[in-house]
Amino acid sequence: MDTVCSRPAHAKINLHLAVGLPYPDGYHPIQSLFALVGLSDTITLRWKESETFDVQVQGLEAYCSPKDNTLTKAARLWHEAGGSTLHLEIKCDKQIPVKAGLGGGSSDAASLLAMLQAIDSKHALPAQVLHSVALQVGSDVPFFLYGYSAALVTGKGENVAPLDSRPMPALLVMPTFFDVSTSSAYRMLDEMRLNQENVYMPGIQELLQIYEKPSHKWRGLLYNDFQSCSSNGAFYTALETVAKEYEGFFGMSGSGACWFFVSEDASQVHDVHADVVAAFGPRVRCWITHLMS
Ligand SMILES: C[C@@](CO)(OP(=O)(O)O)[C@H](O)COP(=O)(O)OP(=O)(O)OC[C@H]1O[C@@H](n2ccc(N)nc2=O)[C@H](O)[C@@H]1O
Ligand SMILES: Nc1ncnc2c1ncn2[C@@H]1O[C@H](COP(=O)(O)OP(=O)(O)O)[C@@H](O)[C@H]1O
Repeated sequence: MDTVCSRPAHAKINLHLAVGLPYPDGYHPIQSLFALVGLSDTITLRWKESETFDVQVQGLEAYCSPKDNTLTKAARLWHEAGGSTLHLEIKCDKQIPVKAGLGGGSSDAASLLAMLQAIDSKHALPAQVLHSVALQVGSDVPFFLYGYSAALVTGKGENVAPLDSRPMPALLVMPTFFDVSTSSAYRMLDEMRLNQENVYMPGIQELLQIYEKPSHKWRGLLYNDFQSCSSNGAFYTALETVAKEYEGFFGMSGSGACWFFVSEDASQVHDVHADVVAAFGPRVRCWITHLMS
């Protein structure tokens, strides 16, 4: 008989994202403040006992081939590491915009891994093996797997240290006329820094002290290295012209394309939202959400 369970997969924003020069394998060291937001996909898992392992995924056909979606990848790697032979039918109700820098694909994978660990305890992976499976699916997956509302993430994404959450209202703004591929964003950053021998990053203690301040004081202190090399800089400048009149913090999330505004004061978030809708109309999709506690 089939058994079913379901679980949300929340998006994240990067309140701060400093990127170093590439490691020899081409990946980059990051220093990032991650925060979970309320916007989420829903992953539904139906499973039954079987003699062989099998996985089918619905809901991601519009975005990538079945073998390339993060749910299939996560399920296969989990099976290879632990030997489970379940038959899995997975449905993703996609709400998080794709190629947005909100980590939707990574969060979907982490949510599935957490469910698989719970439903088949006989084949559940030890923590270290699970961490390595998560990292093979994607650099952001360990953050989502730990389930912290906020974290300092370093290395390629494998070092995840929990932070006190800073729950507050948030506005997400996604352009409808462009999106961003993570690998090309890293490539563009490298091209811009071809002759650079090192890259500035704040010290960790300094960063954590900044994070404790009210959000409007993050301005000019927290930043995103990808924003400086975005080929759509004019779009973010136009958003910032609107946002800087209000009390809060704003920036691009991850490698883009989504932009956010956060403030302890909900009225500031609503006012920025109204101004953005008036100025950008159908060129953006907006969500009013919150940084999670
Ligand atoms: C930039 C960040 C910031 O949170 O997120 P997004 O904007 O994608 O959400 C992450 O570093 C993205 O993590 P993720 O999206 O999981 O990346 P992966 O699938 O592992 O890698 C996609 C590609 O990005 C590059 N990559 C990724 C992570 C990293 N630390 N260095 C890299 O150079 C590699 O070229 C890799 O081929
Ligand atoms: N579960 C998934 N959800 C969204 N995109 C996925 C998923 N699995 C694979 N992808 C592929 O990964 C790419 C980027 O994924 P996404 O997580 O939305 O972006 P980002 O890295 O900007 O946070 C998409 O172009 C899509 O082809």
